[in-house]
Amino acid sequence: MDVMLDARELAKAYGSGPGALKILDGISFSVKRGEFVSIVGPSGCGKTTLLMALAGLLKLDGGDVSFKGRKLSGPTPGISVVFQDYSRSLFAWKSNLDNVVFGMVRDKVQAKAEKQARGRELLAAVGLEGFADHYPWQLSGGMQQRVAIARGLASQSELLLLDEPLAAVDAQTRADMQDLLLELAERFQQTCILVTHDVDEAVYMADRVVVLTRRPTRVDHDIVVDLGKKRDQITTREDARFLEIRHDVMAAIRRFRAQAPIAEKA
Ligand SMILES: Nc1ncnc2c1ncn2[C@@H]1O[C@H](COP(=O)(O)OP(=O)(O)OP(=O)(O)O)[C@@H](O)[C@H]1O
Repeated sequence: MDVMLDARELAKAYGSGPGALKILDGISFSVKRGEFVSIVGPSGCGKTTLLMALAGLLKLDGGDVSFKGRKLSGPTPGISVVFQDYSRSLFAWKSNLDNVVFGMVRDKVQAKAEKQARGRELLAAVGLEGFADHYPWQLSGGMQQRVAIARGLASQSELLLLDEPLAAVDAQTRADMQDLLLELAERFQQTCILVTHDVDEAVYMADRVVVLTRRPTRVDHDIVVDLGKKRDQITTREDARFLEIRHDVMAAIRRFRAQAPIAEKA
């Protein structure tokens, strides 16, 4: 597998001078084509900041992100982001289909009818076949997030960055959405990076889990989830190896929580 994304020594502080808040402190890891990588870490350590840096949406103070061997200098159509807050990321005045079609930024030359046909296909893929002409506000939270995921896939980006995409949905919907995301990642051969607070979800979804330290954050562990590609909500979660990996990730995060609170300033 070739390397799709390579982060080297990423550094970022918010603000400057003595009041600066140091967030990223030399983050390095890489993601291969076809991999599903979860990123976890203590609350507020800088996961979203890191994801924005990987998307080319944040100016770094140091280090480089390379996407397919090229240094990233801003957003690229090859990388798309699905945000946690779907209610704000979807356009209330556009139908679900138009929201999905909006994701096809790269395909400016594609005819409208073709885009709409693909949009309908993607809505069907996320189980919303009959809701193309409805508006996001007519759907439940979980359904709205599925529209946002369909839009993320619509751009046909090779790398999908997911920032806590399931945080706001109920537990049963969350499990269904995890399986849907895994199925879509496989079907569309999508390389994915998922930021999540949920250690079980991180392990269940991923080929690898990157555990971050507290802020200013670095990579603490990079753990291979050697459970095979096929996952099952019942048997995978009962697998001894799953429990072992979950234990290691949880122990690492709890270790940071047990330490004294860090100063807000760098
Ligand atoms: N634009 C900004 N300007 C100043 N400080 C910021 C900015 N964005 C985030 N921060 C601060 O940087 C720190 C890291 O935030 P970030 O959202 O990246 O962490 P996180 O790990 O995703 O958080 P959470 O666990 O709450 O989801 C927090 O203390 C946050 O308040």
